[in-house]
Amino acid sequence: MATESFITELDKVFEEAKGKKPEELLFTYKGVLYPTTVCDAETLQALNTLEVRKDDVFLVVYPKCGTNWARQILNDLVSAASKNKLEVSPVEREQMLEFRVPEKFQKIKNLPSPRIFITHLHYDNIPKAVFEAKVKVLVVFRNPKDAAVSYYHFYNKNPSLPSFTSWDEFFQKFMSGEVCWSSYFDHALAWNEHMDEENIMIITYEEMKENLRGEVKQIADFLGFSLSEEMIQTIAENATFQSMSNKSQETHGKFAPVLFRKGDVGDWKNLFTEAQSQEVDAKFEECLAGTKLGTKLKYDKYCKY
Ligand SMILES: Nc1ncnc2c1ncn2[C@@H]1O[C@H](COP(=O)(O)OS(=O)(=O)O)[C@@H](OP(=O)(O)O)[C@H]1O
Repeated sequence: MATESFITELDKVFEEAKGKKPEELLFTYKGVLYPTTVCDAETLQALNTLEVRKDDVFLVVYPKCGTNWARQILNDLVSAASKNKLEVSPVEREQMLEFRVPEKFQKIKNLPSPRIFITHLHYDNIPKAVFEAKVKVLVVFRNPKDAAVSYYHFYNKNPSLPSFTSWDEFFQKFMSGEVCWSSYFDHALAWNEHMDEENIMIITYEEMKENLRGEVKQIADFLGFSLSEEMIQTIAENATFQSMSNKSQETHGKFAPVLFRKGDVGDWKNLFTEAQSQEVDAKFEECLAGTKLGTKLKYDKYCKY
């Protein structure tokens, strides 16, 4: 039932987008682009009034870096850790933080604990109360080249976003940060400053690809969940790209082929020119090389030929 209503919401977004002209699909709030089909200025402004609970869990991911992947893992972990105590399904305890939802703040107040908030917002735009209350924040990053390619395909497949006529055109927008939720590099720089805080855990898409079971276990430990090895294994098996994309029609309806594309590391090599690759290398060198997050991204392994 809960999944059905989630799919109904996604379908509505598709329908609403079809009736809009390209220039009506985006708006800017405090210098950042957002899609009009799911966000509005009123909701973004009202986020500052969010009443945070100590046991809330936040999942923060720059677009296309593994939001839906980590979302499923989190939901499964919460579900497993709360088994027998759960009266509602995981989907009924989660909320996309910045999305416009009817009666949003009333709905949020009524969500049972532990609530899961998912967001693409920049660190600075996440309500301060989240950090003051020291709730658990899981952050997922992905190498910038694959994130850019995934974002390009998403723009072109998703009716809620304007299409680009070429990869080259999108690449320039990605590099200048003129994409929804703004610059990848600004997001990474901001999180790099907070990597050592005990309530924050940063993982990468590539680490999840390398050792999914190990990452699921680390997330469980971070959340303070003590689960059997078998349970961790089952959650990891259900979170492979194969397994999630096989079920995606059920879980995401029409949005499935838009969200579950390739799920690979290194797809950037199919689109990047040598010059574009060097441009990202230079940007990475300028802002992230030698930083803790920069090192965690294993740039040389995943972003060099
Ligand atoms: N289980 C699993 N394993 C590996 N990869 C996965 C998985 N689930 C989703 N994906 C890939 O993640 C990309 C979508 O990222 P997001 O979920 O962050 O997209 S969104 O910002 O919420 O629209 C998108 O990447 P690309 O395939 O490169 O486009 C998805 O295919």
